[in-house]
Amino acid sequence: MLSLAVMDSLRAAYRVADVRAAEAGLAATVPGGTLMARAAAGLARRCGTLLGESGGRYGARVLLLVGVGDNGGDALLAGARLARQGVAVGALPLDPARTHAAGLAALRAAGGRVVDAVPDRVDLVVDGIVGLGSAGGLRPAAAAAAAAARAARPRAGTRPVVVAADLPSGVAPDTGDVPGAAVPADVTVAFGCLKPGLVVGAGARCAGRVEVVDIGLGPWLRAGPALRVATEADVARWWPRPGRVTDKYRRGVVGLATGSAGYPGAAVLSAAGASAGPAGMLRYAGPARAAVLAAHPQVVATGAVAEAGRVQAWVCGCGLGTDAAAAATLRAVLAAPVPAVLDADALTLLVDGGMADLLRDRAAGVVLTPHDGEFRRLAGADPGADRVDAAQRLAAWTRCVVLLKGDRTVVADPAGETWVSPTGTAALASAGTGDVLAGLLGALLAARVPPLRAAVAAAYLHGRAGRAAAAAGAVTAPDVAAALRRVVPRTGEPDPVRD
Ligand SMILES: NC(=O)C1=CN([C@@H]2O[C@H](COP(=O)(O)OP(=O)(O)OC[C@H]3O[C@@H](n4cnc5c(N)ncnc54)[C@H](OP(=O)(O)O)[C@@H]3O)[C@@H](O)[C@H]2O)[C@@H](O)CC1
Ligand SMILES: Nc1ncnc2c1ncn2[C@@H]1O[C@H](COP(=O)(O)OP(=O)(O)O)[C@@H](O)[C@H]1O
Repeated sequence: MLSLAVMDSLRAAYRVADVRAAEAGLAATVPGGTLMARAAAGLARRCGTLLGESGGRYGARVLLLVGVGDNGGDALLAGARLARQGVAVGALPLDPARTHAAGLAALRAAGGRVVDAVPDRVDLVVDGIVGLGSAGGLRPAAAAAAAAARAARPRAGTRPVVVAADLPSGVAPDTGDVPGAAVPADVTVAFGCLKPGLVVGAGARCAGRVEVVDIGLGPWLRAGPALRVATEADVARWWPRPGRVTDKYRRGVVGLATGSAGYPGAAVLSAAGASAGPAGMLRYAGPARAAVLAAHPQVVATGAVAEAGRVQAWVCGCGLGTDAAAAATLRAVLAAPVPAVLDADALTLLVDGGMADLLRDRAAGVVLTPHDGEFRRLAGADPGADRVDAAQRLAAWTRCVVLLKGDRTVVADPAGETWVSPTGTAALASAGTGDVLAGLLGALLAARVPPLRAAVAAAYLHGRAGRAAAAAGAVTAPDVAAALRRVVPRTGEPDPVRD
């Protein structure tokens, strides 16, 4: 079993059509039934461990919720393995006449039973209702069976543990959309690779802990992944490490064109986020300089972008306002030949101020950081159910990197390379945390991290910081900034005494 936490090469998510093509290629090279057997073995292994952790396999009661396709077949074959290990396994077929025949025969031969209702006592539920073949919301009969199974009495705890085969039923595999009822899982055992629905949107919340079983699909996944899941190792690899001989300018100077007389806090928060990053120096340009200097005396502050001096990246928009002065600030930032983060009011100004076209001709990289409302303003429509596609389309159209904020923040570049951060937490849904994110992102750009990587790393660390801050109590944006300083990768400077 390859846990999502440790397995780097299986951190890419593939769409259904690509998974099915890979499966067809691999299936032609191995005896019939091999892939299902591998999938079922991985599923049974994981269920066995979970039962081991909650009172042991002997006497444990497992209920299989069995749909009409191969997903149900996987559940039945896994159930057969568990039955052979002394587990009492019952299978509830949702449409008995259309149940996977070989799976059913294997279960019966191993001593498993077919039941026509959810038993009173269930310790573990295997959700084999529907996987890759999912279309639309979970059907009412399936939803009712799943609800009854979740309400059964376990020997330990308050409800049975739920393990999804490949995907939680009710989740759209390609998008993570949950258009109706779904079966929330504690653990999802994904076969062969991740699917986008396990790592983005509402689907990610339904999937619980996701683990991938290697069934040999890897070499056959010839199309590029739909998206990649960022890891701690990615962020550590991308994080700049200053050489022994460096100075503040070589580490990079970040410019902050943020805040206004009305919203000085946004400038302070963007400076706090930038201070946690790898840049060597911060320059602030705008009307909130007194507030910025009071909180961050290390910042060099001026009143306007033109007076700020040289920087290697700009952050523009947080609390900037949308008046004529703000528009002039954005225009100055866009005219600078360095990468830029455009957030909040800068995004509104791009549309209302007719500046969106300037993005496409800009040579230096730009990262746009919209939440859903800002996305709607930029794209003319909501992101909708497919957040990956939404981010990719906006990135292609604007020729910018797009960081689409949310529970699982999605980052796409104009060429279509797409990542998701798995670290999101509702604790971040608090005013001003976006300003902290923009500042950190700007510092990474100033330190010459390429825009896509900078955006992925910033989103990842921002989520980690939100979680760390939440562990200590209620979370405000300054708490996220403070936690950020603790979760960023250490620079790995050798100890001069020992080395
Ligand atoms: N590809 C691979 O690499 C490997 C795949 N493997 C396994 O195969 C699985 C895919 O199997 P699959 O293709 O038979 O489809 P599957 O998900 O069982 O759905 C079947 C039927 O469910 C129904 N249904 C649809 N939507 C529904 C809804 N909302 N609510 C309720 N019911 C709904 C619909 O039937 P209908 O009633 O419309 O005729 C549909 O045809 C995959 O997830 C993995 O487990 C592994 O064993 C080996 C490697
Ligand atoms: N429900 C949620 N779960 C996880 N993260 C969230 C949620 N809501 C918002 N966030 C995160 O919180 C941050 C809020 O940013 P933003 O909306 O720009 O706030 P502000 O403008 O107040 O600074 C984003 O990074 C976003 O991804």
